[in-house]
Amino acid sequence: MIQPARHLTGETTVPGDKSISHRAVMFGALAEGQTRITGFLPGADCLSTVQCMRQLGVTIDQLSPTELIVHGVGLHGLKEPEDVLDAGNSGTTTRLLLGILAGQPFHITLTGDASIRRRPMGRVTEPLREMGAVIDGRENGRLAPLSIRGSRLSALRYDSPVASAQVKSAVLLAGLSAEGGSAVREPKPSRDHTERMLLAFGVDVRTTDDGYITVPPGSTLRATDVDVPGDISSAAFLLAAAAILPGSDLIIRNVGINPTRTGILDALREMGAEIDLQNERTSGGEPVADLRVRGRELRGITIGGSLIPRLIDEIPVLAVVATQAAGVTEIRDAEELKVKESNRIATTAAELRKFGAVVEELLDGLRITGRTRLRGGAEIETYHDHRIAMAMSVAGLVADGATTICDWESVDVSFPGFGDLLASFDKQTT
Ligand SMILES: O=C(O)C1=C[C@@H](OP(=O)(O)O)[C@@H](O)[C@H](O)C1
Ligand SMILES: C=C(OP(=O)(O)O)C(=O)O
Repeated sequence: MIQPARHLTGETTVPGDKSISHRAVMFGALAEGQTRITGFLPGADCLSTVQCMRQLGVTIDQLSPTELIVHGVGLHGLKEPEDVLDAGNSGTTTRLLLGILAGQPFHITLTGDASIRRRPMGRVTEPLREMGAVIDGRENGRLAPLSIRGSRLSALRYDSPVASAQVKSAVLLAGLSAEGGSAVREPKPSRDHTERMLLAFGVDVRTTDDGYITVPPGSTLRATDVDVPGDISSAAFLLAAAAILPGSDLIIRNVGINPTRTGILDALREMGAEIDLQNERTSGGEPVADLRVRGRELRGITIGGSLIPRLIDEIPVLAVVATQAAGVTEIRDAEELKVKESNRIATTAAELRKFGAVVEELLDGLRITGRTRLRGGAEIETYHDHRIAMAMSVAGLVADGATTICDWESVDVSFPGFGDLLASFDKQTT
């Protein structure tokens, strides 16, 4: 149950970055030596990655919820698992593992929950098959469960039709064990954590003048410690809440501000929110800062193009902010939302309408007309999608009565403790 709040004040932190946590475990496993991970996100998705890597023969000591030691086995040290690998709800686990396993000399079957079994895997299995991977699965390898009989891979120069870090990463990771150098180019830049972290592990990743990201074959990953910054995608819910609650003044410490991820800061600022970066620094090849956000009058904006991959996971909560901005907000070029944990164009629109918001579904996005006073009493369906659960909780903070969120547990996928954090703000503000 979410109660309305007056404003958010004070200081907080958010859990570790999900994308970086997954990669730290996977790359640590493939490295020579021990990788110590601090600031790890103990969310369900990253724990699925830990479980899969353990089944592949990697020893991972969990010293605390956020601190792990990964005992690397090297690029050729993984073992055939005794059972099916289960990626749970995690697209990142599924697609990056496919890239890693395509060139391993054994058989695996990989599956996930009902959402994962609906999400498109052909975008990864097709380029991997071009490299020589032997993959089968439902609908001819387009849907999980998928099985891979690892094989010798040849190099690929791949022009991805989608701006997807998961596709890019899968090809680059397969490229590590291919014969010859592989390269990937994407239509718009997606998050580059794989490139940055491979470099930190000693792999000579480069970007060519014509935009291909390349990895040399036969590279050795050398273990290195990874301190995971806070996840800007999780911070986004707090930034959005503070932006729409006038009088808010909130500092979120230690948040990753990799430029491929900061689209939400650009969009909120363009809407009129005041966001300052403090203590900017670099940690493990990733830029980090403290974010200070203050609530202000907001106006509608139009977004699309290359901004979209830079805020793709933040669009549901951006739509909530748009209900509190004067005028029309239009989000275009965001078809990718349809293939996330839920169809986020449809689910965001359906749930926001329960608050009385004025939302139109577009083929490639959403049109929201504000400013609307949101109604209390909504009973929110989350479709087992963590981002929908949290975005609608933010809407609940500005509604004029209590909001019920069904299937609250889904928030544990990326932001364990979100409910307690919101409740702690409520106490400060009433
Ligand atoms: O590589 C990653 O860590 C991710 C990439 C994005 O997905 P796509 O690659 O499908 O765009 C994003 O939505 C997801 O939350 C995490
Ligand atoms: C889309 C997401 O993650 P994944 O693709 O890893 O399931 C997300 O966290 O919003």
